[in-house]
Formats: sequence, C-alpha cells, structure tokens
Amino acid sequence: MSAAPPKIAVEGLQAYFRSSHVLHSVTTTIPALSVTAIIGPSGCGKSTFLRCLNRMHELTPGARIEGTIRLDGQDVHGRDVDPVSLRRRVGMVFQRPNPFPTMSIFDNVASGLRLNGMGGDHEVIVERCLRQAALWDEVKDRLKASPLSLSGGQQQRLCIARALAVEPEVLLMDEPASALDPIATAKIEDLIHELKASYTIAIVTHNMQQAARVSDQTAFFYMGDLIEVGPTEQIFTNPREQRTEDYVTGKFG
Ligand SMILES: Nc1ncnc2c1ncn2[C@@H]1O[C@H](COP(=O)(O)OP(=O)(O)OP(=O)(O)O)[C@@H](O)[C@H]1O
Repeated sequence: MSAAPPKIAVEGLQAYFRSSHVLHSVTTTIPALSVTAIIGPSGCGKSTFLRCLNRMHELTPGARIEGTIRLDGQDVHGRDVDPVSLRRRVGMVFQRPNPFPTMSIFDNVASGLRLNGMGGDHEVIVERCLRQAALWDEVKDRLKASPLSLSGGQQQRLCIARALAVEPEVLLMDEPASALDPIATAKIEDLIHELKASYTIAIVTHNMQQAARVSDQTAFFYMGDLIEVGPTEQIFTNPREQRTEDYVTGKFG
C-alpha cells in the first residue's frame, strides 16, 4: 500500500440493488493525491463501488449499502453530511462525455459554480479549469459555442473542467476514455497524471495498459469481491492471488 494517508477509507462495504447483493464486504483505502485504478471483468461491481463513494449509488431506486465510507475520517453517511455537498467534494466524470447540450462551452464549466452559489470571478475560474483540463487553447476563441461542436475527446475534457470548477477534492472517473480514440485517450491519461498533484483520483478502466500507465494503486474486483489491492507495479508483476494474475495477464476478461 502507498504511504500516503487515506483520503477515503472503506470498511465492510456491501452494496445491493434490491435483493441483488453486488458488493461483498469491501474494505480498502484510497490514498490522497494519487491515482487508484479499479479493474475487473464486466459486472464485477467496479462502477457500483465508485458510485458508493459519493453516494450516487443510493439514487437508484431500491439500491442501498451497508458498511462505512469515510472521507478524511468523516462518515459520509453521517447525519450532518449533505449528499449534495459530498458530491461537490467528490466529483464524477462518466464514460460518455455528457456536456449540457443547450449551454455554451463557458456555461458548461460555470454551471456548477452557479448551482452551488459560488462566488469569485467566474471568467477567471472557467479559464483556470479549462487550462487544468488542457482544453483552453482549443476553445478560448469559441467559449460561446455549443459543446456539441467539440470532438468527443474535447467534450470529455470539458466535462473534466466542469467537474473541477466546484473545487472537488476527489475525482471519480468511470471509464473516462473508453469512448475515445487513442490520441484523445493519451490526452486524458496525461491529464490524469497532472491532476493527481492536486486531486485524489479513482478511475475505473477495462484497459490494463491504461491502469498500469496512470495509477499508483490498483484494486482488482471479481464478482463483487475485492480480490486484491496494492501498488500497481506489484499487482501487475507479482500479484498475491492467482485470479488477479489470470486477469491482468488476459487469461479471462
Ligand atoms: N441499476 C441496476 N439495477 C440492478 N442491478 C444493477 C444495476 N446496475 C448494475 N447492476 C448489477 O450490479 C452488478 C455490478 O454492476 P457494475 O455496473 O457495478 O459492474 P461493472 O464492473 O462496473 O461492469 P462494467 O465493466 O460492465 O461496467 C452487475 O451484476 C449488474 O448487473
């Protein structure tokens, strides 16, 4: 495990969709200012795990969890925790770029600021976030244009800029590059590398090379169980569990 202090600590997490039990007593930590990759075959619970971390899981009717999730030591299900504020601190980027289609590029980034009643100079903040998302140079002359005029990769970086605008501490990324071509994917990976200086990142990916390239820690899930978690290099070169080895070497997927 990394020596960094845990930003998120998960203990005995069980997740359900009605009677379907999809995560079985998951206990792990997500170190601060680092990248944790979440890998495993389709349906093993990766997205569900991610969505538990900012309490999005419970938005699905009939979905619930047991166990505890702590953010900086505070129980995210504590009575004094407002899920909307939690989701501001723990932002999310989805598989398919989902810019707000009727808003301009600028307004997409500024939308969270307005929604959260956040002050400051919105022009300055929007520029900062677009720069952080490595998109500024490509859009600075067309901020009033529709986001639908951007390529898929640019739209995804716009969604990352939008997520950054509300100053999250954690960024959850659910296969953020799976709909993108290799060049756009490389840009997102470079960006993840830059962002981990300031944000704690957890990324779901099906792409083993991507997990190996971008992450410091890797967690391997299989059929709702967390089989193994550890430094990425160890998971890929010297895993403790046979199932991890079989998965990372492509024996099943
Ligand atoms: N809304 C839902 N209602 C009922 N069951 C669901 C729902 N969403 C997911 N599941 C089930 O929960 C289990 C875990 O799904 P999850 O999406 O977390 O897996 P995953 O590892 O992210 O899969 P993939 O790699 O295919 O995206 C699966 O068996 C899935 O069918």
